[in-house]
Amino acid sequence: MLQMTPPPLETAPLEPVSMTSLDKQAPDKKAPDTATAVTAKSGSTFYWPMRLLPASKRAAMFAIYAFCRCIDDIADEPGEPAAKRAALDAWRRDIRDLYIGGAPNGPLTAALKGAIERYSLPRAELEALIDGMAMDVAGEESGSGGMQAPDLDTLRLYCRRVAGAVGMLAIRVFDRADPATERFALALGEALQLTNILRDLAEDAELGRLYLPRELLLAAGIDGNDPDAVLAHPALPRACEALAALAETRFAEARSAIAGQARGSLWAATAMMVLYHRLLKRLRAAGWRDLTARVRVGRRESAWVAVRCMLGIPPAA
Ligand SMILES: CC(C)=CCC/C(C)=C/CC/C(C)=C/COP(=O)(O)OP(=O)(O)O
Repeated sequence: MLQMTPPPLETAPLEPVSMTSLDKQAPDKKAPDTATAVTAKSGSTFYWPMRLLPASKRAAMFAIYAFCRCIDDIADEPGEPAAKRAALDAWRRDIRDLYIGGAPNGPLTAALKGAIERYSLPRAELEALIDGMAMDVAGEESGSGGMQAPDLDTLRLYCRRVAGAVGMLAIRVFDRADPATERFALALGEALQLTNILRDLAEDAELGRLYLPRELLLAAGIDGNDPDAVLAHPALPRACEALAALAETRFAEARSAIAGQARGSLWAATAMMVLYHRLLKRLRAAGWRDLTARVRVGRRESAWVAVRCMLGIPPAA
């Protein structure tokens, strides 16, 4: 087996970035561009697979990622639901304008425009992302925190929008949009989002959210949708295991959709798959008892997995 040392992590200090005013910042030639700064500052598990891509693909993925962060923050940060919906609608207008030839209104929309034009990104997928974030806002006026024990179909729709759409955009950046790669992108998007949901149960409960689907809760003997009550229920591990099993199924579907065909820049998607599959395995091993325990994939590990995948020697999940 080839032995390698993980690459040094990027340590250059980055200026804090205000997520709500991204597109109002004046350009600064010395600072990293906005999409790069947002992505680097995020500490994302997926930073290194994106960072190691060739420059134009990296720029496109950073633009997509920064857009996701921006609309996600609109849904997550404190604020009135009506104001959040208005902010998401403003993004809908910005996206529409980019597709009908309008000028970008700031650095992030400029980065998105570059990615859209270079990789023919479908407008419907960018709009699907906004629709997905809006699902986190809907219902807040009635005192609920948006998603609370949705039915399985609603959860899958949510995953399709907030993660499947990223996959459908990413495969175009990776120059692969054939049906098998689309199946891969959708299965992987769902696998990643379900894993993310299982890791962030406690954090989401603080926002009044509970993404565990009603059917799996009921099958485990949990009847209710109050996040704190459900997370304290003794049968919670059964529901989590059932959702983890569903995530495993999606990982397996993703792997088989591109078996032997992970050519070109699709290595970056393979790295994302390995990283989050490792995370899922660690969550299952931890056993869903202490939801505040930090189960994660570190940045060094993320860089190492990304380098291995880039070199065509992906490590085991
Ligand atoms: C073909 C292809 C590339 C498919 C995958 C699509 C994809 C990357 C979907 C994103 C799903 C997800 C859980 C994002 C969380 O990112 P985060 O940065 O918040 O994650 P973190 O909290 O673990 O850092």
